Amino acid sequence: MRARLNEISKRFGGTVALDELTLDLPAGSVVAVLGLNGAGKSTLLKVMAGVSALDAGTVLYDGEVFHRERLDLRRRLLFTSESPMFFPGKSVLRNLAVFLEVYEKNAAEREERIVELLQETGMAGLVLKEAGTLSRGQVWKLALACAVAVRPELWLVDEPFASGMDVLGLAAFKRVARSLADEGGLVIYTTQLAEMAVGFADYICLLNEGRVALWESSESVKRRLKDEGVEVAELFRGMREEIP
Ligand SMILES: Nc1ncnc2c1ncn2[C@@H]1O[C@H](COP(=O)(O)OP(=O)(O)OP(=O)(O)O)[C@@H](O)[C@H]1O
Repeated sequence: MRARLNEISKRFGGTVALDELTLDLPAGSVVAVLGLNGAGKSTLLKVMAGVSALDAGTVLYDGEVFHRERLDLRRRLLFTSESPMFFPGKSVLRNLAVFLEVYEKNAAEREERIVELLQETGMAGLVLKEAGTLSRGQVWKLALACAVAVRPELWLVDEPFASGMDVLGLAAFKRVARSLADEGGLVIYTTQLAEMAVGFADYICLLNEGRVALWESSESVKRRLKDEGVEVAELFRGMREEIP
């Protein structure tokens, strides 16, 4: 799925979180969104998920205007927030079943991939455990399993690398994100870890005060780092005005 953000704005009282932001996000890619605290990263994901309403501008998915009432478009995307949504009173397995139901996906078709993800992340033994008793990292692994169950065309993920997931979970996140992108999906995740972003993304999007300060392929960023011997932190400190 491709996305276009057309002069989108979002205010909270006197605070401008997104400021007439315009961006084209190509299908089949993983995009890392970086920016200082308060730059607008989480707000961007929330408005793209329909969790938060826009004040102005439009979000288009595959050319269609998105709004909260477009349930058909909402079923094509999955938002994994910093504290992923789950049903605490239900088992891990039942949580997965609810996601499959809500997204109207066929359980039989997804079974193998879900089991593979649960095994890969060390969650296979926890399927009957009440989700409310899981650790923070385990909740995130459940969220990864939900992503595998849903296989969204647009996956919005808030701070996966600050999730508390162990090496198994982080490797699984990367594998799932890459496989969704390989199938033409779009994965957008936020992070503060610039080195990680350059190592795992097709594009780097740097936000500054609710606007795009930099949009560049991570290959190109990598080249600049190699050729110019620039430190990653230094590169991101010099926020260039470069809006696609
Ligand atoms: N519900 C809210 N009410 C008031 N202000 C808000 C709300 N949500 C976000 N903001 C403000 O909007 C701006 C952008 O916030 P946002 O959470 O999108 O930033 P961020 O880039 O994700 O930050 P961080 O790196 O700290 O997570 C900030 O100035 C924040 O204080």
